[in-house]
Amino acid sequence: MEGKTGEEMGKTLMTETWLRKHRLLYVGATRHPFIRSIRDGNIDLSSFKTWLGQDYVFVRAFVPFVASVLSKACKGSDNSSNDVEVMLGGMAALNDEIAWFKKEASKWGVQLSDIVPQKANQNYCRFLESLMSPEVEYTVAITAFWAIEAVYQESFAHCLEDGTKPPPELQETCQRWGNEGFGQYCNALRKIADRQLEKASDDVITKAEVTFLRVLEHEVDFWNISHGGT
Ligand SMILES: Cc1ncc(CN)c(N)n1
Repeated sequence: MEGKTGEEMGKTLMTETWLRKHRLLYVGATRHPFIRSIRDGNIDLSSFKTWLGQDYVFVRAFVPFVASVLSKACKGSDNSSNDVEVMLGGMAALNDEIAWFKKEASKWGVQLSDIVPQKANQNYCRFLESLMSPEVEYTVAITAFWAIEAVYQESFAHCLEDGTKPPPELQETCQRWGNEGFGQYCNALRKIADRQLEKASDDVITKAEVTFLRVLEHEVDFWNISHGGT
């Protein structure tokens, strides 16, 4: 068994344990009424435009957060070169994502320079900032990173399943996060998080679990902005 990872030994990994334990909240974040309305084709397009503008603001705040996780990975010892490569791929994807938001905003007549971040968005961005502190362990930061990307991946992949009917003009949005490549990227982040969690102290594991839950709550609040929220 020496040198084998928990996964290779058939052990239940920490993210799996949490996904089971916090199933209701996870489903709340990945099957939100906003996502259901895209999936069922009855989305109000003004909600979509609100989401587009708000998410652009979020993604801009997400970039320095990802850079901070990357910097923590660079300081790590074992396996960190693989982690850095995974995250560099993520950075490249974010570069495309920002270009996509600009293109999409001009298509929908959304003026990105005029967007005022809503309360839930401000709170989420502040939470990201708090995770950028050097005091936040790499394990906690990578757990948050994985959860943030995984919620989008699972939400939009849900809109592409058989029998769904997202509006044709939103197909590209669903593909952006629901595609298989993005799914593989999320799995790579999840593997890193599980590897880190396997060797973490109980204290760090608890902090990472609380952070995972906060991400899910922020994601629900974020969807609420565009779908009946405050
Ligand atoms: C709120 C939110 N969460 C996650 C993602 C995926 N990068 C996003 N664009 N926006």
